[in-house]
Amino acid sequence: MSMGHEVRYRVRGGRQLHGTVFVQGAKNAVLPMIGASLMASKGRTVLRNVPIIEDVQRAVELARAIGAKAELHETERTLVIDASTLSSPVLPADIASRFRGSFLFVPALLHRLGEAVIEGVGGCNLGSRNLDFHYNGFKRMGATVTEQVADNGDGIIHIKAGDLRGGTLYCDTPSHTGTENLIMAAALARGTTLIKNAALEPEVLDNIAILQAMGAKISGGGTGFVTVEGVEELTAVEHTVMPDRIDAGVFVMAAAISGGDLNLVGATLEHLGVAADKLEQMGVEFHQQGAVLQVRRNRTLRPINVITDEYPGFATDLQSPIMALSCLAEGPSYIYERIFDGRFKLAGELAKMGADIEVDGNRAKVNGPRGLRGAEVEAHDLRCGSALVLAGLAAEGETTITSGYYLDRGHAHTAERLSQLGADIAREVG
Ligand SMILES: CC(=O)N[C@H]1[C@@H](OP(=O)(O)OP(=O)(O)OC[C@H]2O[C@@H](n3ccc(=O)[nH]c3=O)[C@H](O)[C@@H]2O)O[C@H](CO)[C@@H](O)[C@@H]1O
Ligand SMILES: C=C(OP(=O)(O)O)C(=O)O
Repeated sequence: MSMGHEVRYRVRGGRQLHGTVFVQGAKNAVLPMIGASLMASKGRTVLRNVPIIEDVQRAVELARAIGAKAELHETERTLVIDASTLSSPVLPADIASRFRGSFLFVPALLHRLGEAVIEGVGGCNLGSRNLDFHYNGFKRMGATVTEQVADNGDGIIHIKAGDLRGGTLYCDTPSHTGTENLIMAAALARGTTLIKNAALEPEVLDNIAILQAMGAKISGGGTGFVTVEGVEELTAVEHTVMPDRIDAGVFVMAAAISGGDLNLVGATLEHLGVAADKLEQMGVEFHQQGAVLQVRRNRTLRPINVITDEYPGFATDLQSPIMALSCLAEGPSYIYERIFDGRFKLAGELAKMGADIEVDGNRAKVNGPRGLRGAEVEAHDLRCGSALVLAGLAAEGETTITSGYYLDRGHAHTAERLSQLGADIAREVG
């Protein structure tokens, strides 16, 4: 664990990548599943294909902080959770503020302990990242939400559940964790809940699947209208986490930016949504060979226009990586970030490497092709880190990426997996 120490990645570019890479379990699926497992009042949940990433380490610490027993078996990539002894409704700032997934523990606290005290919520700094859809939904179900100011000036949110009952809830925009939280809150509430404008992401469907296996009565997943019939209790189950489509997308772009060819085990082309089509337009070739997805670049890269959108649109988490890839394209690429209002910090870091990117609000123009050169750059958030690693793979010379903890939040064993493919990359802590 690298908390409190500086994590750096050093990448020497110019090598084509070849070989087989194993796509990790999905960060954005396992985190809500840990939240769901805390709703089981007896028995132990077993989660398989768990990504060994920092966010999972924090989630284990947070589960223990509220009284659950959690064992992460790293070599087995298996997490065992016994939530029968929950004892504290407090999500402490020193853990909860380090990852976004902490907020997915709220429904379990409301149902199991009648309240939740949120000392902080973390996650990438991508602009406003509001939580009003979550709070409004909890209030519509009968909860009360109050905010106090702690001695250090931080806001502490106190949610008292009362007797949660079903109702008609909605997300103004199809929020990923908003949908997951409202479904989990509805699963044990009295009566029927309808959630309108629910997110369609595969991770949301995977979380619905584990909840259904636990005994929840949920229908409409993937339709935008989710109906939940509240039940008395949920039981602990075993579930295998789906592959991480963002991890897969980053390795697809590693093949594209390095000019190599890779075999991805665990990638699902469908889960890449529009991003697969955009990458094909740039000159990436996909060959689904049974359960293995072969990826290579078959020509110089064409420029591209990208608009990020909820699934199956172009995933915002792949926007930073494709910005790095676009630096090599033969002409100007245009990126319109519609999901987050602050996801372009990468542009300044790529400029240090020789990129020419014009940013105007939520729109960026990437002038390519530009030869990238190694530099010292900073990962401002998780996918900024992924993108800088990609840029380093193509750059001339050595790139040093500081604040590497951000990358480790969401990608497992990055240096090991890339080194096995021929990259010259090292992770340093100190
Ligand atoms: C742990 C996890 O699953 N994180 C993912 C989740 O984040 P997260 O669930 O936070 O993303 P959302 O889909 O909720 O947020 C997208 C946009 O909706 C806005 N919004 C969201 C909730 C709300 O109550 N009010 C509101 O205004 C946010 O400010 C943001 O601009 O989905 C994002 C979009 O796919 C991904 O980048 C994150 O990796
Ligand atoms: C924004 C991201 O994660 P989180 O919501 O966990 O901060 C991400 O995965 O790019």
